[in-house]
Amino acid sequence: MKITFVTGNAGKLREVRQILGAANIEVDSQELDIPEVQGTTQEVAIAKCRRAAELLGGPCITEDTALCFEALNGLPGPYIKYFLKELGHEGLNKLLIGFPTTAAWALCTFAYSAGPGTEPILFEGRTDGRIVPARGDGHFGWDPVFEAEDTGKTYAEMASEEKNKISHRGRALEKLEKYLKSLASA
Ligand SMILES: O=c1nc[nH]c2c1ncn2[C@H]1C[C@H](O)[C@@H](COP(=O)(O)OP(=O)(O)OP(=O)(O)O)O1
Ligand SMILES: [Mg+2]
Repeated sequence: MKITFVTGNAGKLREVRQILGAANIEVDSQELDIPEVQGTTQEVAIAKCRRAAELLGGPCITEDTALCFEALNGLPGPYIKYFLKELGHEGLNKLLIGFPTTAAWALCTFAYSAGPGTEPILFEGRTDGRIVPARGDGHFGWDPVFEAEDTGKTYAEMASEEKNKISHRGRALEKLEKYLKSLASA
């Protein structure tokens, strides 16, 4: 089967292809510029997917990634893209100076729309960890500053198979994959 993933992020697309490809789901990509609303991770994900399906005129998936700091009650959350762009890896670490914890979690929200006018369905995956000074040579977003719980490694220090197995994205895709397979066999 085949699904269209609407994203402007090459790193996401690479990982989604690795993971869904292994499940025999072919991933087409479309780069559309879709405004992202403010709100909870769910509200952001639903609004983006609804708009993507309208622009595309057919079924599609979209994905939103949030990086949530415990000390900041879950912020930057869905706004991490702008924090990363303006502050960099070092700035994300500095944000937490003076707080008692560097605990953080990565949250991935896939949304599936069956087409224009249908309500998107969400699939979430979460990985706990903490914010650390950058380690590893990953070129993908905040990978170097997120140390995944119990691994002692940042995402950037992991091989892609290792990251995909425990990542927020891998966990969300397990659920999406099951759903897509149930659609195909219905
Ligand atoms: O596994 C990841 N490891 C490290 N960094 C990551 C990861 N996944 C997303 N990221 C970054 C990309 C962007 O700076 C922000 C999410 O923002 P987000 O709006 O979801 O992504 P985006 O705008 O780049 O692509 P899209 O066109 O799919 O919305 O976190
Ligand atoms: Mg985006």
